[in-house]
Amino acid sequence: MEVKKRSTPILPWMRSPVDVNQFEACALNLFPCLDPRLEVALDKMGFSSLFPVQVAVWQETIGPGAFERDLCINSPTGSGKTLAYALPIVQKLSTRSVKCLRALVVLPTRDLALQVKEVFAAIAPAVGLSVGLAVGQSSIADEISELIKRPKLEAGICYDPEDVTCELQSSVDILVATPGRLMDHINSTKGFTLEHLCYLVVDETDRLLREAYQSWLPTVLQLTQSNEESLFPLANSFLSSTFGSLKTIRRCGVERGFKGKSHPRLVKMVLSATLTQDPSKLAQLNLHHPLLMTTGKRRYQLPEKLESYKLICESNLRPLYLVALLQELGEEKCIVFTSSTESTHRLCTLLNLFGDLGIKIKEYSGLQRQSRRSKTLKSFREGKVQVLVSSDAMTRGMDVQGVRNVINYDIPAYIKTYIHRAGRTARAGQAGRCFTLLHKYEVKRFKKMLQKADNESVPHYSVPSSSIESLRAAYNSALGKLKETVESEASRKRKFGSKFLKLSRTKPTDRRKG
Ligand SMILES: Nc1ncnc2c1ncn2[C@@H]1O[C@H](COP(=O)(O)OP(=O)(O)OP(=O)(O)O)[C@@H](O)[C@H]1O
Repeated sequence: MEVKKRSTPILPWMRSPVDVNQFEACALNLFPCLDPRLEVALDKMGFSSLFPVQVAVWQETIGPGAFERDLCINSPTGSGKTLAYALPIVQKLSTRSVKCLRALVVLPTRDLALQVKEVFAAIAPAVGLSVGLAVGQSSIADEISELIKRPKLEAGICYDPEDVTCELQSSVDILVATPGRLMDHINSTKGFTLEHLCYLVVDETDRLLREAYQSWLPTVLQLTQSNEESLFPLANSFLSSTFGSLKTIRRCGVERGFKGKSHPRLVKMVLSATLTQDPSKLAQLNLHHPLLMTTGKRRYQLPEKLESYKLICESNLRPLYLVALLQELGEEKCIVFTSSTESTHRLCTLLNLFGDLGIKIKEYSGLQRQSRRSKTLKSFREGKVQVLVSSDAMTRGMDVQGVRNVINYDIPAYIKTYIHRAGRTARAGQAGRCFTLLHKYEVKRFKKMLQKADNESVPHYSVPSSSIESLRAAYNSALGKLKETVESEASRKRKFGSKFLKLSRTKPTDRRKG
């Protein structure tokens, strides 16, 4: 007997969303209430108008909505969600003269955080605001010196660092962070406080809510509410048992630095192209009178100018079809997605053993060190690399100009994954194509999955059989070389592993010293 899956009930406030499709792009010079300094900054970024989601969010923040409700923004990949929250936050903060941390943006990965920081850094300085980054890209000491201002030492006076805590000040107004590094600063950085926080942005919300990441969310919510309105008694006891005594307890009522004004409510903005509707997940955010902003009637929406294709082939011939397709696409920037870090490595190695394809192909995956990944991403952005073979590390949020094609080498398991992968192309109103390689037995599942995004008729894409035949010899030779490469990598790993093991067994003290 078939067991029917129970659908999750939709929260009442989600039933009457604001439809972003009702808004039109607006020319920069006609944009209402925009600070002229920000207009200049946007112009310098090469933006002449603001996208519909940016206009819609502006309406709810700087416009008549006046930031009175927390916003849940569900809008397609590449529609400009980053600027949609960055612009109103920066404009709103520009009227304050006291420097303290007032906006926190949390993202799930370092590369995404770096990208978002760049957007803030392009507009915030125009109105005298500074932006910090807490992602673990540099040492914690370097990060602290960027984020916290120490008092000027007077000649001849020696300060005990324990005594100057109250003199420490934030150097930044806006902080872009990943959860891990954020927690490090909350737990250990003297002078780091969230007590003045006015805006909390949770970008890629569904991904961030999926994992606890050291309970960053209950911690931030706890630290940003006044002592009197302790809505989370359980969280309180959890926090004190987990972290011991936290140093940054938000005060209620009159705030230091705000000249007797009571502290404003913490405004939350949560965003994704595939925003969760799960009430228990959304409850974690403790949203205030939330407003859903979404695009169209469908829950999932693909970018308007995205063309999807399916390419059917035998499983064992997939590399051949992939190479034939890549050759057809020529030098167009392209991301090839696989289902795991291991197959990313294997596929990229195989492609590079194919002989000279005239295309520079690199790997980008969670198996690699961050520095290596950043270097590869830079080359890809600069066009020195045309094809990235990637695990799902690249799936969400990454914005690389000029990516014309996405190829699903492995069929994604969920529609959400398809949406985020495909969304690396066809961004900012540009055209793009997403090809999915399928075995004939996978066609039905693929069709069913895409129906969830209203994309039922995905046309076939075929590569000429002559191209496949002409690649066969090179393929067989590459397969042989792949075997050798994999074996030599494995033996290198074993050697390195046993050496490391020996070292760790015989010289524990030396290692500690080193
Ligand atoms: N008003 C604008 N005019 C021109 N380009 C813009 C504008 N706003 C944003 N963009 C560009 O659009 C691209 C996509 O923006 P962004 O990364 O914010 O999309 P997103 O909606 O967050 O996508 P994702 O869901 O994949 O994270 C970026 O390259 C950005 O520079």
